[in-house]
Amino acid sequence: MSSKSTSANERVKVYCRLRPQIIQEATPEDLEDPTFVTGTTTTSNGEAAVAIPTPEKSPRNGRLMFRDGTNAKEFEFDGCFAQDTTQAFVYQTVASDLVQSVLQGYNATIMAYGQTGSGKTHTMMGGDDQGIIPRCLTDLFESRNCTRIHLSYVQIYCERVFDVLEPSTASTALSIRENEEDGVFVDGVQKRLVHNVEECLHWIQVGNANRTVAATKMNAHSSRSHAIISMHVERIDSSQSKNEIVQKSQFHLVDLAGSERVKKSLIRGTHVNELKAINLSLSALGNCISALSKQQSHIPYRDSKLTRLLQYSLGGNAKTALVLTVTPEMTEASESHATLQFGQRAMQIQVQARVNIVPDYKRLVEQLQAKVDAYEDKLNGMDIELQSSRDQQALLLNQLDEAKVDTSKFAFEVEALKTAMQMQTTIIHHQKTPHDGQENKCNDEVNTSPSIATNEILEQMEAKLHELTMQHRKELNTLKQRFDFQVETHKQVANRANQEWQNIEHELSSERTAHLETCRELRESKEKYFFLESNHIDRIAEMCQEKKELELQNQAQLKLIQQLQATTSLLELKVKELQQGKSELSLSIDANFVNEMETLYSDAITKLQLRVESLEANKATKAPEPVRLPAPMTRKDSLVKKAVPKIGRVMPGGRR
Ligand SMILES: Nc1ncnc2c1ncn2[C@@H]1O[C@H](COP(=O)(O)OP(=O)(O)OP(=O)(O)O)[C@@H](O)[C@H]1O
Repeated sequence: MSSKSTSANERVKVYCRLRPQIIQEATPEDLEDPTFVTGTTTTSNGEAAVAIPTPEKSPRNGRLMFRDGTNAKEFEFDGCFAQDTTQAFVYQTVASDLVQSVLQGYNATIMAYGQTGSGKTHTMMGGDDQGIIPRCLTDLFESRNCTRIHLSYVQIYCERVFDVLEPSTASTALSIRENEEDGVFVDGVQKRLVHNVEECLHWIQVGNANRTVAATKMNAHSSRSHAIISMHVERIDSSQSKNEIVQKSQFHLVDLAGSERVKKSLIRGTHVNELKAINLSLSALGNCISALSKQQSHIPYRDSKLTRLLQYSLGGNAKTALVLTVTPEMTEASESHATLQFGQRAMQIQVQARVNIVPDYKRLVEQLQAKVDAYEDKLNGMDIELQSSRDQQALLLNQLDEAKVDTSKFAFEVEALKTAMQMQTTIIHHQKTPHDGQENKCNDEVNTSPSIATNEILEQMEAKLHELTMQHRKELNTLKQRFDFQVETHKQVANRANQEWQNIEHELSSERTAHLETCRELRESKEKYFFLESNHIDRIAEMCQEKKELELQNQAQLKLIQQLQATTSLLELKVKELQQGKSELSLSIDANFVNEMETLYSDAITKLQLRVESLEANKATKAPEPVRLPAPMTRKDSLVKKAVPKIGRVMPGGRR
């Protein structure tokens, strides 16, 4: 894509919006106060860190007053919006011109920057009362003419870029790349073709649902990531049957995550890392803005994903508007001050927005060819004209030569007549001179009359000759004048034709150079395209090969897994069988053991019982002794039970 044509050198436009005091920040006294409404300019104690003077107090637009208890400072921006400014007014001031620029082929970016909870999302998205983004979309679709629009939506979360429109890749970080045609872009991001505002809002909602937000002390729905909604606008030349793209522009709508101090936000755990990443990228943004405002040679765009992605919006080929959002709260004065200083630096950044024209080489070549053909036709026509005037000139020269010949002929005739006349005069003179007296006498009478007659004739002839000579000279003069005039005219025509020929040749040579240049560019683009295509094909082939190999590996792995699963189930069966065998074995061991023990000790028990009985019999025969109750059977059991474990413990392989 070329962007040779019209460029607009301007700077980043900076606006500041003051958020109204909101219920969350209100003191208990405020809440008890029936007159308290959102939108009050001051806090309950009457002090505001940021205040925008009313037009009566400050007729100059774009000024605001900052104070933090000890210091007071005035800031000036391209526009300042007080708490009661409507969303419609903010849109009209900040964005409506940019939408038109985008439709004319310029790139544009609108960013909201400010402390967390200061109203960035409210300004960019809004709620029931729509913010900048939905209003931009409405205007874009209302005024578009022969355009094709795609929408993409990414978030930068913890220094990683995610496509929030593609749930399957929502957890996969994307890379940022750069090329001549698209500038800096997110590689592999999904671009949805959109035909109306509703479709756009649908995709934005889908993206919002996948976006990372959290409740912090400062904001119940705080954005934990930077959100970048991009509209890719392509203007189509419908006059072409193929509907060629003739202009391409990008419109980035950026809702930055808000800066916040960890201590102040009262957040813990993973949210601390989120916050660190946010603060890191915002400070990288601040560094870039600072370097740009000082026109340093190195701008640290690569220090964060955010600055890398916004590289062209910051001092590049884009018209950029920055909306600073601040709160009136005195407790947030230092954050508001930092925001205002950030904006002040951003105001010094120059941008070079250009209309991004996609050259239609084919059409260009056709146009040039048509021009060359027309010139060639014209040249041919002039060639013919020149040739005919040359022919005419040659004809005239011929005529002139003929006339010269005639003149010399006449001159010769005149000369001949003169000679004849001289001869005649000489003869007459001789006749007049007397040779002898007689002869003279005789001839006197005879010769006097012829001499008079000859003289008369001669005089008449001389007069006639003179008249003829004069007339001829006159005719010759006229003829010569006419010829001279014609020759002069033809010379002029020839000169003019030569001049025109040279002009056309000059024009043609510059056209030819441009034509050749275009052809060279076309050839280069084609070569580049073929090179990319062949690379692409190679890469696809490689990937197919890799895929095949992976599939084979996968199949082998699957086989292995299946084999392992079969082995596992066999082993499990075996284990079950073994366990069953084991429990059966242990039951039979137990039963055997008890039986053995019973047989082992049954003699001893019988003996003991006999002994007890004999002792009891003795006792009955002897003196009466205190009655002894027979030992309960349980005792025997308990003895057995006591004995068993003891024996069990000493028996090799016994049960524990
Ligand atoms: N100009 C305003 N008028 C009315 N309410 C506002 C205005 N600005 C912000 N708010 C309200 O303030 C609260 C915080 O605003 P918002 O979520 O836009 O802040 P934020 O800067 O985007 O915060 P974070 O960076 O944490 O995402 C919201 O409830 C929002 O409706």
